[in-house]
Amino acid sequence: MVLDPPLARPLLGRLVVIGIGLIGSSILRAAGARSLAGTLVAYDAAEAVRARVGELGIADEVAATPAEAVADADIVILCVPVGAMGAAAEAIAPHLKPGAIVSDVGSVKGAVFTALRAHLPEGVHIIPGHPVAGTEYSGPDAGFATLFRNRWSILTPPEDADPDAVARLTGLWTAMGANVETMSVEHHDLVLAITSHVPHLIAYNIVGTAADLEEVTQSEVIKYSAGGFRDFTRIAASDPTMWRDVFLNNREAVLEVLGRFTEDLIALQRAIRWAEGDKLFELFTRTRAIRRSIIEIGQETAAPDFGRERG
Ligand SMILES: NC(=O)C1=CN([C@@H]2O[C@H](COP(=O)(O)OP(=O)(O)OC[C@H]3O[C@@H](n4cnc5c(N)ncnc54)[C@H](O)[C@@H]3O)[C@@H](O)[C@H]2O)C=CC1
Ligand SMILES: O=C(O)C(=O)Cc1ccc(O)cc1
Repeated sequence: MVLDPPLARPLLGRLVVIGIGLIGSSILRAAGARSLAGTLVAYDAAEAVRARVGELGIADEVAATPAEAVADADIVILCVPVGAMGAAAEAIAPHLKPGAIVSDVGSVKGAVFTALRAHLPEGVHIIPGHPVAGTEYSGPDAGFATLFRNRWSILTPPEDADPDAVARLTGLWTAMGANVETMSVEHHDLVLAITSHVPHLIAYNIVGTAADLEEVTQSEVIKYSAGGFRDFTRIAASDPTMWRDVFLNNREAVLEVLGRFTEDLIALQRAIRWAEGDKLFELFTRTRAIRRSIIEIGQETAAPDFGRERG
């Protein structure tokens, strides 16, 4: 999968990325490959990450401080764990120019918007975002330029957001290959609880249960696991800090979805106990159709191919 060719003229002057892990480094690579910004600036709180970004050569400037990074920035994208968004916003707040756009890529939107609004000054456009694209890997080496291609990037601008600022940010994501959708923070957090957060929790749980069973029974649960369990182990290898923060910051929606999930699981348990084969067959037929319709519209994640798609 390839990106479109570089632009003849950049979309903006200084694009600043704070937090250069999987997502931050993918933004730098995508924006760099297509010459989307006059100057690409990177900052990370970890000195080792800053040094690695310098070695990788994926930014024009690696700033030593948040202040240096965001001086004269046109767009700043915070790519730190959800629980660190407030601290990252606080560190850049006094150094932003009026009219700058501050966005983020956090997997939760309500708590992040609250944290950004608490720290950022009037006159700065706050437009939260979330590219619904990723892998189970972390760090600056894990990113790749095509990560966002043909994937959704959700923006959750507040109702009074400046339409021009939203359009500029939309243009940046579109140029990185993403399809942009806007929605409210509440809607985002409920939808993502169902499609991403609870599925990750289920994966963490099933892998943990299997590991515990292995210890208890001395059986070889993990060794002889078939394909389905292997898929769960990929998801359960996702970054612990990131996912701890997701669950702590989207509690309400996750608990609501988990309540419903638990009810449905108990209904399945009953169907198995009472040998209600029709119930099982009906559900499995419905879910198979859902998977097939996802593939038809080209939205399946094709996760095992991520490594091969890096560019
Ligand atoms: N990993 C994934 O698949 C996806 C992650 N996201 C979101 O993107 C964000 C970043 O995730 P990843 O790139 O996977 O994380 P990562 O763990 O690969 O990178 C995070 C980076 O942020 C830095 N950092 C932490 N606190 C900081 C601070 N206060 N100031 C500056 N740098 C700081 C860390 O040193 C680290 O280099 C998270 O909010 C996550 O919810 C969104 C879509 C997909
Ligand atoms: O690796 C996977 O399958 C993912 O689900 C990646 C992912 C993780 C977190 C997000 O907020 C969005 C995408």
